[in-house]
Amino acid sequence: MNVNSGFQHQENCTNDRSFIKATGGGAYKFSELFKEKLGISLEKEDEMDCLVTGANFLLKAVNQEAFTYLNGSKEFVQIDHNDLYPYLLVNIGSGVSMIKVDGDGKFERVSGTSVGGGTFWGLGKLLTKSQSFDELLELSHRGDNRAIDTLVGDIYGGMDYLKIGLSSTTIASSFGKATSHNKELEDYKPEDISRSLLRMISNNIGQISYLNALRFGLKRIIFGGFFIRSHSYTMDTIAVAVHFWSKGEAKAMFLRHEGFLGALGAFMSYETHSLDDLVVNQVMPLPVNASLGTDTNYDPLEGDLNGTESIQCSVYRA
Ligand SMILES: Nc1ncnc2c1ncn2[C@@H]1O[C@H](COP(=O)(O)OP(=O)(O)O)[C@@H](O)[C@H]1O
Ligand SMILES: CC(C)(COP(=O)(O)O)[C@@H](O)C(=O)NCCC(=O)O
Repeated sequence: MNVNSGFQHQENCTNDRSFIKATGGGAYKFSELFKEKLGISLEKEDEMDCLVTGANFLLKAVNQEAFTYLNGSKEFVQIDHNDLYPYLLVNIGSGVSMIKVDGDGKFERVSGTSVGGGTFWGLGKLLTKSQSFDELLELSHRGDNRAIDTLVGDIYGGMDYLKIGLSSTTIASSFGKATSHNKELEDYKPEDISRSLLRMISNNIGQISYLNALRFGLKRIIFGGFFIRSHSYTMDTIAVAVHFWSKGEAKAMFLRHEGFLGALGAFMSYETHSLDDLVVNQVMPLPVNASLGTDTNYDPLEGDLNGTESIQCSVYRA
């Protein structure tokens, strides 16, 4: 359900009704249902507002919230609160929103793409018959996208095309090999399809994000949303795409609590919890494995995290 609710109920004594903050499309779509079944009124907060508020809060209040990820290695980014803005927030849910954030409550949604988490889950379900998102994701771990993607080497007889900076292993055409006349869907392994799909979508998001960062001269690109869920292969592909298209000038950053930015933002909108109150007075050193998720399979970060290391926050040299 697409209701990113805040965590608190407020009793309104005059008419004895409960209110709960909610954001996202579900706050509208399920408003009547909440009222009818639970007697709860949803107090709607704007989704983009909430995403930005949630991300800003995490970046300011949580120690070691953001990290870079490349070649399986995670490095925390020490962000100076006075040098946080501007940055590009890329939220990957069903679709993708790209938001230029200039401060608390100061932002512009500059771009987006409909090829997002819903595309991976939807197309993947049709093509692999996976019954759950986690099953589809798990398949991608074991797959080899080279069985389906056409690589530069497939086109150039095993050679690199170095003159334009393409190695033989670069994907020339996602799903290109599926054009083969003598093969049907059943001839491809579900794990290879899943891997190829994940790479295609993550690459595309990474590329569009980088182009938008370039468009506005933004030095940081921060990825959030429930699609990522700290899945190493997803992060790696996005990071590689940003690295590839920026020729190494930019690095993708990820958030440890990436899946609940909207809910956090809705929570922050309760008047009793001003962002400044929390941020200025309570910098919260959450344990590395802390998660806002309830999903039992949810592993906030796979692999080792070096909790003490930090690197420069400036990741893009314009
Ligand atoms: N367990 C899961 N079930 C369904 N989708 C999941 C799951 N884990 C991650 N996802 C991804 O999250 C996307 C939905 O993200 P979310 O932020 O909840 O979007 P929305 O705001 O549109 O509800 C799905 O399209 C899918 O790619
Ligand atoms: C409409 C949405 C903001 C809804 O957010 P979501 O529920 O997908 O997290 C999002 O799906 C989106 O930005 N879609 C991409 C639309 C576009 O710019 O092409």
